[in-house]
Amino acid sequence: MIDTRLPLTDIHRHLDGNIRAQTILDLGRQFNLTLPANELEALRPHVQVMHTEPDLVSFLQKLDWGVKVLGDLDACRRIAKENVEDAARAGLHYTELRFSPYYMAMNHKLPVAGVVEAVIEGIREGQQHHDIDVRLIGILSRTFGEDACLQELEGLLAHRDGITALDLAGDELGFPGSLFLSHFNRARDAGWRITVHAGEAAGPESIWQAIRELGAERIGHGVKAAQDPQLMDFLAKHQIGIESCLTSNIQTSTVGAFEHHPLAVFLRHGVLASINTDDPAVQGIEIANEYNVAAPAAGLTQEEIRQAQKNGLTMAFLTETEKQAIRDKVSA
Ligand SMILES: O=c1[nH]cnc2c1ncn2[C@@H]1O[C@H](CO)[C@@H](O)[C@H]1O
Ligand SMILES: [Zn+2]
Repeated sequence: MIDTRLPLTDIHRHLDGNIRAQTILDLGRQFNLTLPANELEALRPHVQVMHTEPDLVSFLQKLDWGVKVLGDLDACRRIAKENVEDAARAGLHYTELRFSPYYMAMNHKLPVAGVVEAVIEGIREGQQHHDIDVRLIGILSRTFGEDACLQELEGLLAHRDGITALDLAGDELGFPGSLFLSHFNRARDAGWRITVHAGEAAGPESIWQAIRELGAERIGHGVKAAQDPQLMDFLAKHQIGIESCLTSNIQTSTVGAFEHHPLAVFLRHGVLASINTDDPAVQGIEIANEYNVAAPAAGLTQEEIRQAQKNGLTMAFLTETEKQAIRDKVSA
């Protein structure tokens, strides 16, 4: 259960994996696109995971219709604004929304830097109507290769002050982190924080690589860390946070069943791990489900769930003063 006296955070939430099905219909109509269905319930199986997918790449295909309808920069602004509304309605006090501007831009050949600017504006508009703290994480979509990621990085750097951190997402098995060393060197030079999707489709070596070579301070998913005792000790000792996404890991077949998920093992080992959604609209879940259904199913006790909730803000890419201001606001 969620402890209502503590800040509720979601620090692993893809903005472009959380486009409302109704908005996909609206934008499809607006831009005269042929969608696989013209009615909400018929569209749903094309844009939402209905059953467990066989692997990560199959899961990721469910995000594709959401970005195919982004016909102009106003559409990007709209979905960013709606993401703030959705996060506030989900009861979040703080969220880090991540997005891949190249992935959002590619179908309609939008300017990548323009997409970044539109997302920043949409977030700002959303925050005018909702009392929620939001930071943005830029994603390099590894699936499209090093050159596309370079364009993506340039687009993000054009608006570097509106971006807090850099992430690497997409096909982890097909595109290892070692391809992106120079990208992440530049990100660190820009003063950004670093988180990397690692140990989801690939093994613990991918997590070591993200930490040692890309400079990751946090790891997205990190499921495979549980296979490597030295890595578990390292994560705990250096307080490298694991952004766990329980339902996502089931839906991608990364973990066979909730009871086998390593989140409880992480917490019992002193690893800083938190509970997050990943791609809420695509998954058909929200943060409450992860706390109330998924976490107990993964064997966490109520005290462990509370610890994971606290860890969310501890792991946030904020200063200590900013974190304390959020704690004070919630407990007031
Ligand atoms: O669970 C995940 N693992 C790896 N990559 C992901 C996941 N969810 C979304 N993306 C990737 O993030 C970008 C959009 O934000 C896309 O590259 C999408 O494939
Ligand atoms: Zn993710």
